[in-house]
Amino acid sequence: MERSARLFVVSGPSGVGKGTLVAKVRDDRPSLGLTVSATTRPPRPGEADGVSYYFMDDAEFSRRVSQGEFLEWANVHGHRYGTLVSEVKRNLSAGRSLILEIDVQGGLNVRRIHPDAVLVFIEPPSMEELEHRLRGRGTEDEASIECRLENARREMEMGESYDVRIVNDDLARAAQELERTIDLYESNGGSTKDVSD
Ligand SMILES: Nc1nc2c(ncn2[C@@H]2O[C@H](COP(=O)(O)OP(=O)(O)O)[C@@H](O)[C@H]2O)c(=O)[nH]1
Ligand SMILES: Nc1ncnc2c1ncn2[C@@H]1O[C@H](COP(=O)(O)OP(=O)(O)O)[C@@H](O)[C@H]1O
Repeated sequence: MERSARLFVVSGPSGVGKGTLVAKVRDDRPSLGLTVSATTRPPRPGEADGVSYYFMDDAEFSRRVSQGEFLEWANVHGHRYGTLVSEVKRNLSAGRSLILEIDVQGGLNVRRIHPDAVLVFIEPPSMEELEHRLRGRGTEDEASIECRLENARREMEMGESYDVRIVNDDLARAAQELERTIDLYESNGGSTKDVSD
């Protein structure tokens, strides 16, 4: 069957399991591209520069904003995060579909630039389970956890305008649903135009 490369956006509240889900889907489909975003958030233990994110200070981030290096960027949980045009180009020019794991503001901005992008929102089974996962991950201090939970409700509301919603209850099931979504949109036509257009 004819397939076309598509741009997928994956968003959802902090701790819902976006990173875990996307990593699982990429294990099954190594050809799927994933961009590395830039951020002013400090690295967590074990996060390497250029792998999880390109970590940079505010001045460097501002310099890149003014040089037009970002496809989109947003303030999330008190730090700036942005998708580099170069990262998107690198993947789409290789003719492969790409996942942007970005927040809801970024997702809606990408939709304005690429109307054929597919926006996928990951929902928690419940707010209690979301808090449980966020605390269980053990990467955030209390203030950062509170901030993320406070933002979660607004993100869930904004996620209502996404094309597809997937509940991350059982990881294997949710990953299967995400893979089916990718298959469906890749095979029903409508190529994602190159960002250089
Ligand atoms: N708009 C935008 N959001 C991003 C980008 N990269 C990451 N994010 C989002 O920033 C938020 C915080 O990410 P992170 O600090 O890794 O924390 P986590 O969500 O708790 O794992 C998440 O919603 C990410 O999806 C980006 O390039 N642009
Ligand atoms: N379906 C699931 N069931 C139970 N725990 C999960 C599930 N998906 C992810 N987790 C766990 O929840 C925590 C947050 O996941 P993570 O991928 O870091 O979230 P996000 O990237 O959305 O912030 C991690 O400890 C992860 O192992």
